[in-house]
Amino acid sequence: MPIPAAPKPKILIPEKVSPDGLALLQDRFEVHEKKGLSAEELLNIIGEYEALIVRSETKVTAELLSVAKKLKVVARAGVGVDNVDVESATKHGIIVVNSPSGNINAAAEHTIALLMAVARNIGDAAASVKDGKWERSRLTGVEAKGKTLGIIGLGKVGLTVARIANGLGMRLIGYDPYANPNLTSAASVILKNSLAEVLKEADFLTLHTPLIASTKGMIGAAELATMRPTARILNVARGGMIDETALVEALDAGTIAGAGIDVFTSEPPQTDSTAAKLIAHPKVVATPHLGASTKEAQENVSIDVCEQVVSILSGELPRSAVNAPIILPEEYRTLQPFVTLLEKMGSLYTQHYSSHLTASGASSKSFRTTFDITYEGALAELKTTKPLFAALVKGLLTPFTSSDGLNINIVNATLLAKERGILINEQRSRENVDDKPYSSFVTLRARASRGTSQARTDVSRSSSPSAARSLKPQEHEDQVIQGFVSGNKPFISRLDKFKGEFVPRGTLLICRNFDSPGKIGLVGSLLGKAGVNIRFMNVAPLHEDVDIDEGVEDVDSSEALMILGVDKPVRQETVKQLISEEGVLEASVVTL
Ligand SMILES: NC(=O)C1=CN([C@@H]2O[C@H](COP(=O)(O)OP(=O)(O)OC[C@H]3O[C@@H](n4cnc5c(N)ncnc54)[C@H](O)[C@@H]3O)[C@@H](O)[C@H]2O)C=CC1
Ligand SMILES: O=C(O)C(=O)COP(=O)(O)O
Repeated sequence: MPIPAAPKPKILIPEKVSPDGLALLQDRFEVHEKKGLSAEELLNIIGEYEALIVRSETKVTAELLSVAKKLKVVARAGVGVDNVDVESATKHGIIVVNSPSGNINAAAEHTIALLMAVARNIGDAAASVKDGKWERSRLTGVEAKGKTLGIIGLGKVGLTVARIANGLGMRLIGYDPYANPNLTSAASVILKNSLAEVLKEADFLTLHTPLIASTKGMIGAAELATMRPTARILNVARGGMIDETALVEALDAGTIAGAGIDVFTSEPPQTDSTAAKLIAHPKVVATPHLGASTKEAQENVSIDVCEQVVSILSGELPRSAVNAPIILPEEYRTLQPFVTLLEKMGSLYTQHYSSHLTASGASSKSFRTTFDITYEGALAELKTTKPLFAALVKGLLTPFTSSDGLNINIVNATLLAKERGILINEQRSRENVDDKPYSSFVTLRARASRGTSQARTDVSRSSSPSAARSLKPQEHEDQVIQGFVSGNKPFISRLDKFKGEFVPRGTLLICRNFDSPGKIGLVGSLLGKAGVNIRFMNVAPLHEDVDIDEGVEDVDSSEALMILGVDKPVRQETVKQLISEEGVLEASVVTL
């Protein structure tokens, strides 16, 4: 009978997002574009979806996220994430990504469009001439050239505005406590020490900060009162940063000459609200949040976030996560295969040490919670190892938690490890690895805690006298997994006391045995009877460091580890049968 195809993960898009990015999703995912959903309708259906792609209209609240049990990613097809409860997403392990630069040019050009429209009364003039009037002297404007433009927030949009305005011959001043002085001076902006200094000099004032606690209401009645009566204000950032009531009053009183506003405290504004009064004001040119609404910007942001959704749903790192460690693109390329390696090492550790059966037939419980992770070679030079750390935690915890559906990812892994009492010390070794066949490698060492009760079980039924010797409780020994990356592919190079290279992928049967003739045939025939095909096999001898490093005196030098890649899960009875065979000491099945 043909095996039914696994259902495709579902993606919900409740707003208009450009089809250019969506084309990347259609084949692999079930994409539902549902515009105009009410908050309640969204709450009712969000539980089915693994990804949610929004713009600025959808409110991604704590309540919504708490019922979004399958959700892995909220993708904001734009810059501002003030409509997403990022803190709540982090708690739930949901990654929030955005497109940090896809629409900045559009936003900057729109700012300049509003600046010109306000300077030359374009809105008023267009309405007047359509109305059949010809009011040339009433509609006389001012020039931008030679005027002072005050820019609050010198990030991506603010600096782009500066560059264009410089071309218009404007004098540029700005305030941003975190501005990069090299970038601002390259854009000809004179940095001021306070908002107040900018306000009193500006002929045009433009805001380009995010809406956060410190910028909410930053331009109120008091600030407007310090500005020139001929000054004009532009806001293409976020409503809420300007007190709308105070602005209407200043325009009415003639203490501010005009305003170009694209964003409002509530969108769309309620009839009779202050925002509606602002829109209707004759000295205001208003647009309905059009800053990012160009064909080009919408293509950019759509492709940007859809690519990231594909990455996340495929278990890879996104480029621009808002609530995860920030990685530079070149670091990202270096880190990605190691992220996979670390996750595999963690998962191998948990599955191998928590599930292996010993020759006594009992499942041993030697899983530990204190680890040292050592990065050697080029990896030791990395600026950040945060994604590697998080990937290890994910690998360690996922085998324990996947059944209850807990979503572990780079966002919440650290917190979850702490909650579960897992302690990981990160170390960098600067030792020369020139003699090694690879430039970086990683060692995971679960430290032995003396006096622990988590000993491996004795052999009571082992038929070999030396088995009893080698299966003495090993709580005094460290458990070690070592790995490296070659050709972008992760490899394990050491497991416990044994060295042997294998690819940590698929289902593996790991079997410790005496290195005596016939073992390979024995395992092969048992698996064959169980209908399991062997894909590859690797025999790992004892690692050369064992005696020296770990003070292991009792190991039988004829022990070896067999690692078999198999085509399907091996049943527990088969594993039990295997360890009851003479000379087979221990076996575990892991799926990586
Ligand atoms: N209307 C629209 O359609 C669009 C609006 N936007 C909005 O534009 C804003 C800016 O976006 P980007 O330039 O990409 O962000 P960005 O993060 O590159 O720059 C923001 C800058 O504001 C500065 N800042 C923060 N607090 C400040 C304060 N209290 N005083 C002065 N400066 C402060 C930061 O240091 C940073 O340099 C965001 O709010 C974004 O949502 C962006 C694109 C389109
Ligand atoms: O990117 C931003 O911050 C914007 O404000 C753009 O909003 P929009 O995607 O056009 O609803």
